[in-house]
Amino acid sequence: MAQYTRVSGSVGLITLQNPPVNALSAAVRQGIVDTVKRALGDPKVKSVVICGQNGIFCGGADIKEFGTNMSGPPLVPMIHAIEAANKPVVAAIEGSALGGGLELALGCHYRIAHSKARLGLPEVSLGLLPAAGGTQRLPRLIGVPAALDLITTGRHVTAAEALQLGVVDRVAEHSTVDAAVKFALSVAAKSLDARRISTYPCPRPSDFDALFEGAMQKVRQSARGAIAPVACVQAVRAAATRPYLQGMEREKELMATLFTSGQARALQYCFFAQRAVSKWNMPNGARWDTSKPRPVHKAAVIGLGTMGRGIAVALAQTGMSVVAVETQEKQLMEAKQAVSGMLERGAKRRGLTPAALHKISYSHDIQAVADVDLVIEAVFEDMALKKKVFQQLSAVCKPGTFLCTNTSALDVDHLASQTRNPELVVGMHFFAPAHVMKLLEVVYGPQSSPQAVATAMQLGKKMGKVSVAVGNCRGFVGNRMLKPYIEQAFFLLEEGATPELVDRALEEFGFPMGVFRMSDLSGLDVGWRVRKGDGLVESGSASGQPTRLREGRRYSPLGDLLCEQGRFGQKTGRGWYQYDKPGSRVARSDPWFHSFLEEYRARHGLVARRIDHQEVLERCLYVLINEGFRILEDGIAAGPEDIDIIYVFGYGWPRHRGGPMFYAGMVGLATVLERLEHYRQAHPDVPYLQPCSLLRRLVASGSPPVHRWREVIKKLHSQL
Ligand SMILES: CCCCCCCCCCCCC[C@H](O)CC(=O)SCCNC(=O)CCNC(=O)[C@H](O)C(C)(C)COP(=O)(O)OP(=O)(O)OC[C@H]1O[C@@H](n2cnc3c(N)ncnc32)[C@H](O)[C@@H]1OP(=O)(O)O
Ligand SMILES: NC(=O)c1ccc[n+]([C@@H]2O[C@H](COP(=O)([O-])OP(=O)(O)OC[C@H]3O[C@@H](n4cnc5c(N)ncnc54)[C@H](O)[C@@H]3O)[C@@H](O)[C@H]2O)c1
Repeated sequence: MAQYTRVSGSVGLITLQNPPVNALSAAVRQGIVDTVKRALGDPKVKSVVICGQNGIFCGGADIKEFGTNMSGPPLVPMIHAIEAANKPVVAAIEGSALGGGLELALGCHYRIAHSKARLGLPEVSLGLLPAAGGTQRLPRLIGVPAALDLITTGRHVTAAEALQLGVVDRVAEHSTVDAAVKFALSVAAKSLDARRISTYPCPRPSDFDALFEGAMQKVRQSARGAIAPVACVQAVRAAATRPYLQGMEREKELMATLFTSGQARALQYCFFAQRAVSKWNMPNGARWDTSKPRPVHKAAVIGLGTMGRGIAVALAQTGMSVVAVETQEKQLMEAKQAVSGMLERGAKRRGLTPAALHKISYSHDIQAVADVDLVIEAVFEDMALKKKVFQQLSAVCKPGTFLCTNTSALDVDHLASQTRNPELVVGMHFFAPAHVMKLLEVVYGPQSSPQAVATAMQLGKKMGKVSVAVGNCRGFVGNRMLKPYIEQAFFLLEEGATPELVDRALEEFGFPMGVFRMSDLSGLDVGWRVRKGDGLVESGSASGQPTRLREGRRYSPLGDLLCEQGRFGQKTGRGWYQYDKPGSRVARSDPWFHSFLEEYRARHGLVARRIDHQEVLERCLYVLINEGFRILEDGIAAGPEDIDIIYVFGYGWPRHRGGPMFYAGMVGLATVLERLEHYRQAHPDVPYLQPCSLLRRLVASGSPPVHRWREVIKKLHSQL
């Protein structure tokens, strides 16, 4: 919808109306077509201003309409008609002008933006390209290098940067609409010949070939198999090499390929899934919209190791006061330096002074947290130690303080039971490095109050995290699913694969790192300690041959054997790979490991066979997905979106593949089921390969699309 009024006597004011972001739905497009016609046909109107309702210009095409029968006037001729108008049209940009919204503004003859506005062409992050003339007009307006940057990254720019680049003509400090109306009056009689961007020649940079080759190389390297960034470069190249109308044809052709690709579906699914997870609900009926968070003005972190330091930084960057407690003198000194460094670098990147530095106070003494609103414990992963810390916190903190743990896998309920007020306890599971990684799992137990969950979720948001509320179980969602994935990778080595082969398959799939490189990075000793705690580790050196079965289940002691040799990964310079020196990051194939693996296979009578990428992907990914279905069945995650967002933001799952559960739907649930059954037959001693009953049920009910799984899960739960 678009509202039309005449203001200041001769300015036709068109206001886009489609809350919350004035997306260009069919009705809005129709409204624009009708109101522009009316303004141009009204002899009293000498110029036109287009703005958006509620302080936002336009969030672009209506993504919800994609995939439906898209009716209504198409965007390209609509924008063309505005540009061709014989009366000046001014875009008054408040809030955001994104995607089709910015393309609409580029069709106007002038653009005035509020100083707080953000502009961009983020289509690439939805698996698309700006297909309403954006790839053809922007390079003509601001030049090829700047247009390539904005279109291939999808980044949003501030009004100040937009002015500097030449995207907008003016920046307004106060009412943008008033400024635009005033401006429209002043240009009413001016010629529009030089204001139609589509008529501009596209500036051809002198280093044309090198520029496009460089841009293509850059997107191919960073895209990890995503096709939209490549198409964006191709479309901008067309702007630089073809006349406008032919460029538009190329834009349309490339868009058609992207629009119907699975990648665009996956990325658009991620867009909505990311928003859906903020609308959390708990099995007891507590919900995001009925649970009020409590404000957190002062927070504490206990333990300033790897995680505590990053958490302290992320908390301080929100502007709140932080108390950081560490018992080891040396650790405390190192932490102070590390935290200051992180804050200084962060502020420098954003062109700010590190004000957050003064927000942190350090102490050896847990008594220092007496007056905080919320505590995040990040001491060693040791239940006895954490229990003691929670008992102390419960005694020291003022009444009502929320007590959170950053444990990776320990029982949050058990920790809650150590306190006087278990309803105030939740898990806040950050990912390393905690000030960088976007994911936060908020773990609730049966006793956690809705207010505690709401407060942790809100704090996560304030810290810039994508927070997902999940139930309590060993490893929560992310690490629980990782266990069978890593286990399969170990088994594949026993059967004939190498770390290089497994990692290549996973990296070609789109993970930034394969499982072995990742394991070397995070430290092999982490899993070793957990397996020791679970009583799974037998000393290999004593017998020379630790067994490969634990209580009837297949077990691979390969990781334990490496740890026994002090091979903990990057930090020791040796792991599944070798490194130039401890701490170095470049993984090189290790001949020692290859002969060790051959000897290991020989000792256990294992005959290596040829393993291809397909098998690596099927075994590692389908077993992880199967565990995802179990998590849904157990009610630990409320829906597939929660799992997918956890994997995309916390575990490097390629976003253009939508997350593991979405991917399962794309592959076909029946195929996933069939392959799991196949591998289960071949490996009857691997229980994780046993397809879970929710997967079977979904297949039996015709493999519904992912957005309908919740109904099946609900039915399943109601029958239990
Ligand atoms: C054979 C076939 C051939 C096919 C050829 C097809 C040709 C089709 C021609 C198309 C022409 C292309 C036009 C254009 O180039 C394409 C686009 O414009 S794509 C859209 C680009 N825009 C974006 O990516 C912006 C997305 N939105 C945001 O970034 C943010 O929402 C915001 C605008 C910055 C606001 O942020 P917040 O204030 O934080 O609010 P939320 O993010 O929580 O959003 C609130 C609410 O709004 C919903 N929403 C946001 N944007 C859109 C949108 N563009 N469409 C629909 N809905 C949108 C969002 O989902 C939230 O709702 P909720 O999910 O919570 O219900
Ligand atoms: N490292 C990761 O990648 C990662 C990721 C997510 C979660 N976690 C979890 O975060 C927690 C911390 O892990 P980490 O890797 O930061 O550990 P770490 O070993 O680097 O740091 C732990 C710190 O806690 C301190 N500490 C111990 N007892 C203390 C006490 N009573 N009071 C104050 N400080 C105390 C230690 O001196 C040490 O500095 C663990 O529960 C871990 O499972 C770790």
